[in-house]
Amino acid sequence: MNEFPQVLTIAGTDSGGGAGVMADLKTMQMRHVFGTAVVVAVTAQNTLGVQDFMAMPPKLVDEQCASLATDLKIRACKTGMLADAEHVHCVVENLKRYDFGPLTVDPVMIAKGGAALLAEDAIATVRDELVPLATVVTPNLPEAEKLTATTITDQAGMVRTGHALQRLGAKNVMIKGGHGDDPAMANDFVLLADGSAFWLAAPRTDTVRTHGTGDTLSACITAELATGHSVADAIKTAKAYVTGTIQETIQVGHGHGPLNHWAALSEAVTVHDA
Ligand SMILES: Nc1ncnc2c1ncn2[C@@H]1O[C@H](COP(=O)(O)OP(=O)(O)O)[C@@H](O)[C@H]1O
Ligand SMILES: Cc1ncc(COP(=O)(O)OP(=O)(O)O)c(N)n1
Repeated sequence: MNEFPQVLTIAGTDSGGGAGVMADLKTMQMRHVFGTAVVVAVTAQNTLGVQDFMAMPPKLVDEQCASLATDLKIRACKTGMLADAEHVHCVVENLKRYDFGPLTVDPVMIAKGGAALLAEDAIATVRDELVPLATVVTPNLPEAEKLTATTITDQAGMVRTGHALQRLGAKNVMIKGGHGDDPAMANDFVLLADGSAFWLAAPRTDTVRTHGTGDTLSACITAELATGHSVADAIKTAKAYVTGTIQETIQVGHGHGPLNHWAALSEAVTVHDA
């Protein structure tokens, strides 16, 4: 019997089921890989926001990683909410200790409702210790600005910042344009390890139900890498998947609702040379 591809998310939970570990596992299931999770923090969260959170003792993060490494064969891994510098460092040590395959770093900082999911003084630890380990780093616009101490005002700024993130050590970079001000399009910039670059363009859906977009995208990249796809193809599939989950709306909760993880890949995404 062939070994079934096993993948890992190292992140925080979302009691509301829309983001974090919950979104990651739903995405992995839909992309036909076996999802596992190392929980770094537990949030009390719903579609209205993050009410509270607590980080796990670092020793328990170590133990979760050891449990997986001594039994499963993890083929690809992602990181999400890591809470503070101590936990970022702890995760980095585990990523160096064990072979969890290609790493997608979603440098989660602030939830859409405004709650800080990463302490401000941990941004430097993410930049200096975690980003250099990344096969792919997937910041949104504010995260890319914080990691590179720049301001992005247009597409040229996204390109410049992509190169700056590569200089920090990330092999491949995807800067997500969901927070951009184009009312018609949600365009992401991709810079690959070989220096080639492209844009992924999708129509912007006019909806408040975008909770967990970044998690879903990075979990899908992780799943695709685990099943042997190239970084470029993994990123394209992930964009098509997240676009579909936004377009095929479901009604859950009273605020920023979750995505529809049952959605099909959207055919509305186009690829353009950068
Ligand atoms: N309203 C929307 N319509 C279509 N695509 C969107 C929309 N909002 C975000 N996206 C896409 O979802 C993905 C996640 O982006 P973004 O929301 O910027 O990340 P994050 O959730 O980390 O803040 C990107 O591919 C982005 O272009
Ligand atoms: C536990 C947890 N992790 C990550 C996030 C942020 O998720 P994201 O995909 O960036 O979506 P929004 O928070 O922006 O809706 C989270 N909220 N909780």
